[in-house]
Amino acid sequence: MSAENSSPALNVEKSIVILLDVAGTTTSNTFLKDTLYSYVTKQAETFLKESWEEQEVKDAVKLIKDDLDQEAAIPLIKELTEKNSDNEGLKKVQGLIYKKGYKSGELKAHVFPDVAPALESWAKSRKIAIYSTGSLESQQLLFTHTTEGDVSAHISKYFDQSSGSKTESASYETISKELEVKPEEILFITDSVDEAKAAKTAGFTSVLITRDGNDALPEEASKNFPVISSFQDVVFDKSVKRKNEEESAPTEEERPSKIAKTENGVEDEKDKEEKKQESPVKESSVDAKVEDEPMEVDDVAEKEGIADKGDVVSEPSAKTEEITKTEDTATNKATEEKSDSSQKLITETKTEDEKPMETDNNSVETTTVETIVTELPKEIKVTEVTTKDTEEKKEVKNNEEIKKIEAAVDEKPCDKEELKEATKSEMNKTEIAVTEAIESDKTENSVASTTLEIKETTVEAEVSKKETEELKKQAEIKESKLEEPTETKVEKEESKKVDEEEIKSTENENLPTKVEETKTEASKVVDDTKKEDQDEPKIISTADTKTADTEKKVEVEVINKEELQKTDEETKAATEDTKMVTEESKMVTEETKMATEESKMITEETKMITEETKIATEETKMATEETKMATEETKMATEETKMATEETKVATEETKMATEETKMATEETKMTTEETQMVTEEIKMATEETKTEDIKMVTGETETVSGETKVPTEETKKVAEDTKLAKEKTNVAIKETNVATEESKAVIEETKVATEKSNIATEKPKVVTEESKVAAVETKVVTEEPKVATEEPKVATEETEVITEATKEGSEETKVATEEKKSPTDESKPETVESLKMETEEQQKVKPVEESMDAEPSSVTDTKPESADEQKETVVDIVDKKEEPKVVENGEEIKATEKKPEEKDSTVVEKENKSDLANGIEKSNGVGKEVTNGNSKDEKQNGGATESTDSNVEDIKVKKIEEAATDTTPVSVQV
Ligand SMILES: CSCCC(=O)C(=O)COP(=O)(O)O
Repeated sequence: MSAENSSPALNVEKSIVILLDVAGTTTSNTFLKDTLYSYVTKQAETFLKESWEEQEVKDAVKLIKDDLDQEAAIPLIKELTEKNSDNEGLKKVQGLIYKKGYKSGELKAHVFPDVAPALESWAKSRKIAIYSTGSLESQQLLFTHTTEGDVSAHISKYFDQSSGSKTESASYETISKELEVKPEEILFITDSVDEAKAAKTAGFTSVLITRDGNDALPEEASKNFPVISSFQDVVFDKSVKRKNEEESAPTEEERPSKIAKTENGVEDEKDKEEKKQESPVKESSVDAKVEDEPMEVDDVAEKEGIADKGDVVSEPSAKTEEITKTEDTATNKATEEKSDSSQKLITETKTEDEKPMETDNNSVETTTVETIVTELPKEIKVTEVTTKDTEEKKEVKNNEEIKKIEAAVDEKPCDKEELKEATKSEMNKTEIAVTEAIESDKTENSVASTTLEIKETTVEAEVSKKETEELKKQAEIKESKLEEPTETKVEKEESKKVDEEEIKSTENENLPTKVEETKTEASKVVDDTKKEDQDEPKIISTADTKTADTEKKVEVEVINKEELQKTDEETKAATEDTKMVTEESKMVTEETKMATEESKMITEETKMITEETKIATEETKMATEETKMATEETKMATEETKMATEETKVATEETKMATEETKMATEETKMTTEETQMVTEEIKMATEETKTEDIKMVTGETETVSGETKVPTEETKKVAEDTKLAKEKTNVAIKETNVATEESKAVIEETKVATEKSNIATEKPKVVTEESKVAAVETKVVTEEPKVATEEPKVATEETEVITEATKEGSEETKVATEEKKSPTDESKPETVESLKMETEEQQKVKPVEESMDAEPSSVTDTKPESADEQKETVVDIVDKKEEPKVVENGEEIKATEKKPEEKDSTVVEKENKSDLANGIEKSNGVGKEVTNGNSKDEKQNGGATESTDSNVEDIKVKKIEEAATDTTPVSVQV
């Protein structure tokens, strides 16, 4: 061993297990990257498309990522492979893809040149195990298909990431426990410093290796770990090998050759090598130290796996898989569910698995049996001790037989060693045949275990048969020695040999496959022996006629016969044993079947539960999402409700303002109307009070009364002027009224718009409320499952409902308020119209001027100036000042706006008077228009259109006043 400079010394002697990393240790990284991974990227698509429905593929893909569909899986697998990901699922998929490549010969795994020889050498005294991120299947495939041949025979166990991460010390502790070997007795060789550290932390002896193509190791690495560059650097001192092994057990090279010679006479090295590879366990040595610290190695399971060159073996999950396969080859796709019963089954099967290996060794020599018995779990020990007893019994029996024969046939003593060898060889041959049959039948561990039990008994039967044959042979040899010439003897021997070989080969073909056949064979042996026994006396009777030598022969024959009888009995007993064992085996098989069925059911149930859990999880996720969405919707609805409430508020404010404006406009209109009325009234009064003469004067008419010509005075003219002005003022007032009416209209429009807005604003919350309600219902339904999540949306929903209700109420109130506000606005116009109508009606009540003249209203009476001049003055004052209409009350001027309610009455009276006057004027005017009727007609024609009617009424009124003021036509006065 050569460690690099300044590296710690490498002491490997205490190591009984060598644990090896793969990439960068046994195999080049370049091979992995350029060949394996590249193969995966090329084959991924085809492979996944072809094998997507296979359970192991599904399981592996699922392990990469849950719910991965084919389209997504293909690029992901490629990508992860290119990234050299250690994803466990990926490694499993890769393993499945490699399988195809290795099987077809497309792939051949690289191992560094020193690997195969080192493995072979180490395996003689140590156990070798592999620990890689690659899946168990990948590992097995790799070591089975290397450029150096199949080196998997030297490897006892494989570990993958199911034992944990390679950079975590806990994983190494797990491996140590799995191997049942102390950590300090495990040597770990790797190229990774992190892995070396983790293993060292767990107590392993870690060794770093440098390889071509690897990254250089960090400098401090060599200070902490021994560094090697080849497996040749690790050499074990042979002296640590177990004494027993050195003393009695044949070496690796010796044993198979001996078997070969015994069995076939000639067996080439190739066959020998094949056998070695097929049954590596049989050949692996067990170190003395292993006795102290039992090491559990799943040898048979591995052997089966190796035989199948693709089945994953070793980890509990893989074992479960194996068991499932065993019991149901039709549905032999494994499950990795780790149920309790599966675990139990694993233990049972494992126990059974371990037996054959040890039994094989036991059959080779008793000392080995003892050693192994100490290593085995209790349950196995019972079986093993029984086996050992049987073996010892057989040995003793053999020796006795041999001694007896030796004594009887002193000319040619039986070769004890040869007999032993023959027995051994027979058993080995049977075992190989059984193993082959197991492999060919694709029977798995548990069946193998039961079959191996059968095998044991078969071997016993075989031994018995062999003994019988041997004895027979001895007797024949002796007989022929005595009777026949050498030539005949040789011929007979040869012919017998040929026969035996034929039988053997037939037996070897048939033995392992059927228990019943084994039984038959055993019975056949007994029958044959009996037959021969019956034949024997014939020979003896022939001998009777011969010489004294013949008598001696007869004695020998008798002895032989007795011996043969004994053997016969033993054979019978063995056959009985065989039967019993067969029955037991059947029962065990049945039990195993049942257990497997249970395991299957549990697995199915577990799967279903897992599926259900998944679905439930998905549902919960969806429900949570829906709840979230509903909550969001509720939030939004609440926001919208808030906004709508705000809008409603604004609309309400606007409505209020509009209403206020309308009110004001109405007030203005009223006032203007009243002013107009007052002015009109005043004019009327003034006109009334003006004498006909005065009117004439006012109109500037000259008249000759009683021969006296009267010319209108300046004063009269002025009155006329003033009247004109009053008329204009009235016009202005009317225009103002019109403007006010227009404004009122506009306000009404605004109010309408505001009302519309308000309506819309009221509708919006309603819609939102509906939405909220729907959302709330959805939320309720959706949130049934996640109860906790339901509480919030419920509260939110209820709040929303409350808010919505409040909003509704608010909206209703707003509506009502809007309606309320609307009505005065609408009424403002009718009010004006009504008043005007009233006026019109009043106007229609045509009263004779005389009557109206006679009737002097009290108010008018009160305000009536005492003289015509005073009256005129009053009118002039009003017109001149062009101010707010004034009412003169008891000589005091009061602003129209300041008028008291009682004053209104007087105004009304004045109005009536004015109407009377106007009517009187019109009536008296023969050429005057039918104003009243016309007005009435207009109203009808307009369909009651208030605005036009209003203005018409006003116009008519103004015209009347104008006419009254300006018309100097005597006609009017004459009336
Ligand atoms: C062992 S077969 C495939 C190898 C593989 O995929 C891998 O990643 C090996 O890495 P490690 O260093 O963990 O053996």
